[in-house]
Amino acid sequence: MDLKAHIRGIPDFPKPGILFYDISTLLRHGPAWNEAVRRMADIVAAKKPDVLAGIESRGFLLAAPIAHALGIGFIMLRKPRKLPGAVLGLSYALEYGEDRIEMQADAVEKGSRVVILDDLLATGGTLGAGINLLQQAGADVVGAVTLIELTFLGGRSRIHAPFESLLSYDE
Ligand SMILES: O=P(O)(O)OC[C@H]1O[C@H](OP(=O)(O)OP(=O)(O)O)[C@H](O)[C@@H]1O
Ligand SMILES: Nc1ncnc2[nH]cnc12
Repeated sequence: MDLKAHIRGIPDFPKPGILFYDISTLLRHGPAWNEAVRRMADIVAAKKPDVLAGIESRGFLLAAPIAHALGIGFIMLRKPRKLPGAVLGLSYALEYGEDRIEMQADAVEKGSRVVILDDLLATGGTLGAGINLLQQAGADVVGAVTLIELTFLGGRSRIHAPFESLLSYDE
């Protein structure tokens, strides 16, 4: 199945000059969402993770079904002030703004094998911050996987873990 045929590019969203890769059309097509999850799950399974981490909010839509399919646990990396209890946090730059990501300080066991997932790699700020956060918490980040990679933004240079994406766009 051609998964790219289910992803549309919307110009000038959320700011002028940004071409937004919209996965809503993939998510609302059952067989396409299923195929994306299945193909990402194969990549993830090969890394033999103990647990998966997903990034709010579009990342959850891929990471949670993959964790469920593999029968392993799921950790939420969330936008600020959403998680109760002690949290670890990091701020980072986005392609179109600034954001912060947080996780619960006790979410991972020291040395556990974690694969982190998101829908899309752009500048790599989000995924890079997620990896740093998991490492601070004591995780062994054995992989980082996204559905989409915008190669022209060079985000891979900020990803200090073995990285794979299913689909890449060079413009
Ligand atoms: O590689 P980067 O430049 O960091 O950009 C990629 C991130 O940007 C988007 O999230 P967004 O903050 O728009 O939030 P959403 O998932 O809640 O829509 C996307 O889902 C990634 O998490
Ligand atoms: N161009 C883009 N399209 C969709 N999501 C994004 N997140 C960061 N950049 C993006």
